[in-house]
Amino acid sequence: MTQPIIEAQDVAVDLGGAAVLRGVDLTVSPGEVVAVVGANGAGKTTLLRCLAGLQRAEGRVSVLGRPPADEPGFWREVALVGDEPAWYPGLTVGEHLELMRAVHGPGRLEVAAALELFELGGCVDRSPVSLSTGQRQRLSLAMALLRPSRLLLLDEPERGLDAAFRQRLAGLLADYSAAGGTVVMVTHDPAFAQAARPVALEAAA
Ligand SMILES: Nc1ncnc2c1ncn2[C@@H]1O[C@H](COP(=O)(O)OP(=O)(O)OP(=O)(O)O)[C@@H](O)[C@H]1O
Repeated sequence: MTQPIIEAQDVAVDLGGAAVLRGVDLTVSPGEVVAVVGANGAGKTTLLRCLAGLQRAEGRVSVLGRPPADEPGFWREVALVGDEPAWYPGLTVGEHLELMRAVHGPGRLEVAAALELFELGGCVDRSPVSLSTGQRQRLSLAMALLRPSRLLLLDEPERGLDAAFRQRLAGLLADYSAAGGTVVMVTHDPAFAQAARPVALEAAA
């Protein structure tokens, strides 16, 4: 039997003195695309942060066969698009992509292909902070998909994207999974959830 990429059992998290996650179980096999769905405040982002090793949790969490940890070896295999991307001051859009390529080595896409696919060619020499919300989201996604990874963790990847680009992204995620990659995303977009295996999360309290 194939080893799961993610195994979470009886996960519990308290934040600010309140129960945010209780008794959460999640098993994800290699190549799956999973959409974590649920109401605002249900704890979806918190669960994603647990899987990324950014939030301590009670219970058992195993990602790629080990407890997730915010350390370089983990991030070599896991690409995260969260809700607060950090831009490098003084670097252009193109240089952000070049940096990913230089640090992580050749991945699924070359820089020129990523610029075209994510429709960022017109802003290659601009600073990310000068971009629109949707353009910045496309850059975040391009940086994540450019580099090699086995697991993509996405927090509301649809944020700011127009309908046409959402559709393209759904195709890119399907391609990533067809090539053996695994995707876990938090989403409020019914189309993304439908195209994935939906996992519903309910508020703990
Ligand atoms: N740092 C924090 N301190 C205290 N409470 C927090 C903290 N971060 C999140 N929470 C609370 O934890 C709960 C779950 O938050 P979380 O962001 O995981 O929900 P979500 O399901 O992703 O919501 P949304 O759909 O609105 O993005 C919320 O009630 C939130 O107020």
